[in-house]
Amino acid sequence: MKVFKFGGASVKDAESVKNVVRVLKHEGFEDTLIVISAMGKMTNAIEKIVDAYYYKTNNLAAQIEFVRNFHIEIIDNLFENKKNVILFDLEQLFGQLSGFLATNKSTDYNFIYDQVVGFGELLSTKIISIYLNEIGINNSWIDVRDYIKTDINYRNATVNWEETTININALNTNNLFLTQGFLGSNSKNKTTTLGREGSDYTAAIFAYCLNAESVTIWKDVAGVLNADPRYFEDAKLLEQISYSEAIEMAFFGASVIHPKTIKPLENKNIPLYVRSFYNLDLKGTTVGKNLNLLPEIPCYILKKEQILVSISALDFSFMVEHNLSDIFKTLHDNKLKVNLIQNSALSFSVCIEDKFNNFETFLSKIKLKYNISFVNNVLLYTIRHATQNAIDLVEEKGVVLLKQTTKGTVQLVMQ
Ligand SMILES: Nc1ncnc2c1ncn2[C@@H]1O[C@H](COP(=O)(O)OP(=O)(O)O)[C@@H](O)[C@H]1O
Ligand SMILES: N[C@@H](CC(=O)OP(=O)(O)O)C(=O)O
Repeated sequence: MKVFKFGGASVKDAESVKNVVRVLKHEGFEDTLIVISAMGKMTNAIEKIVDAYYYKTNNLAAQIEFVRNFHIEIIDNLFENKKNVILFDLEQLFGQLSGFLATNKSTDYNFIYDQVVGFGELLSTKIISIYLNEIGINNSWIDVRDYIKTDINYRNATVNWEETTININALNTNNLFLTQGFLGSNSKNKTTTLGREGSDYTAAIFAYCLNAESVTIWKDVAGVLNADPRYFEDAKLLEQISYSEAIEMAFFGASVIHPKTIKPLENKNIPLYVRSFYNLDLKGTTVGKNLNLLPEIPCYILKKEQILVSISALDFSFMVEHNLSDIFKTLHDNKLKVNLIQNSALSFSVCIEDKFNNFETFLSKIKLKYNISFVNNVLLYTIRHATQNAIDLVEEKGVVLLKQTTKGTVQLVMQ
């Protein structure tokens, strides 16, 4: 069995969905499981529904209408027959969404987020499944929440591998299956999500449990490049990289692969192909065990919206183990992700990411015991396989606030 993953960019409009059909016909789709994300930037749009509801702004109805109209336009451009079937399913899903918003009693933002945001994937997979059936590509739509079981950590749920493996093994694998990325459910059967952009990880979870022969992630780029082409001119295709290289790149922020994707694949030695959904003649990137980086060139990774924090003791004493463990606990408690650490006798600097808007709480706690200063909205560049030329190229981009070198990897915090 093989696993394909189509992300938002590959299903952003009716033409793109037709292109998915071209990919399937070109590659073959027997004994395949397809994971699909929300269409285009719909997850961002649905996040606005969550915020409008949670913060009681007056644009909730408009935000819902925007998402509904986006999907209706795709349906209009995609379907010739069966339009009523899919419109019925769409209205059912919007009915479930309105029902949840009308009856919800919880004040937990993360819980509400997960119950609402998953409608993007439910809508996209319903539309595409019915469309594929209509044009003769018979497939079974499955609800991923019946298969991937997680804990209750809403917005960043951890997979319960034991239950998930049992559920997925029950699939009859001789079919073409189509399911949602990014979602799971917990023991209370409430929807959970695996973290933004988590559909790559969903593909890897299915591949692991099914002992798949491969996973292919279809992208709007030729494969994994040595830099994000949006920020680096002349980014080059990496033809092959090892699992470890892919993990390092994803960890440091190469948004082309979700960081959690590699481990399940590495554990079962399942190759990952990252390929262009535009140009099917290209081989793309192969990620596998012990593959040498090819070509061996510096790789640049940019993480935006970082906060550079510097912490020192109030009484000029050393920053040693007990202070550090106290600071790390506070970081962890506030779900702040640490991307770089630098320590001196008197101060401790970290570059962090505040995905869950907890920095103010962290600040108020740390201020009670330490001096703290910070610079908001800085950039973190990581250069793997760094050369002096590569470092110069990045340093030209702004003011360096902090620089750290470890074994061929250079990190620069810049403003
Ligand atoms: N190292 C990289 N190689 C290739 N693409 C990258 C890299 N880093 C960032 N990207 C960006 O990732 C985008 C594809 O990922 P994404 O937009 O998340 O796709 P999807 O949502 O369709 O899965 C590319 O268009 C590119 O701008
Ligand atoms: N739709 C979700 C999950 C995902 O993985 O999307 P994409 O494949 O488009 O990055 C998100 O945007 O976070």
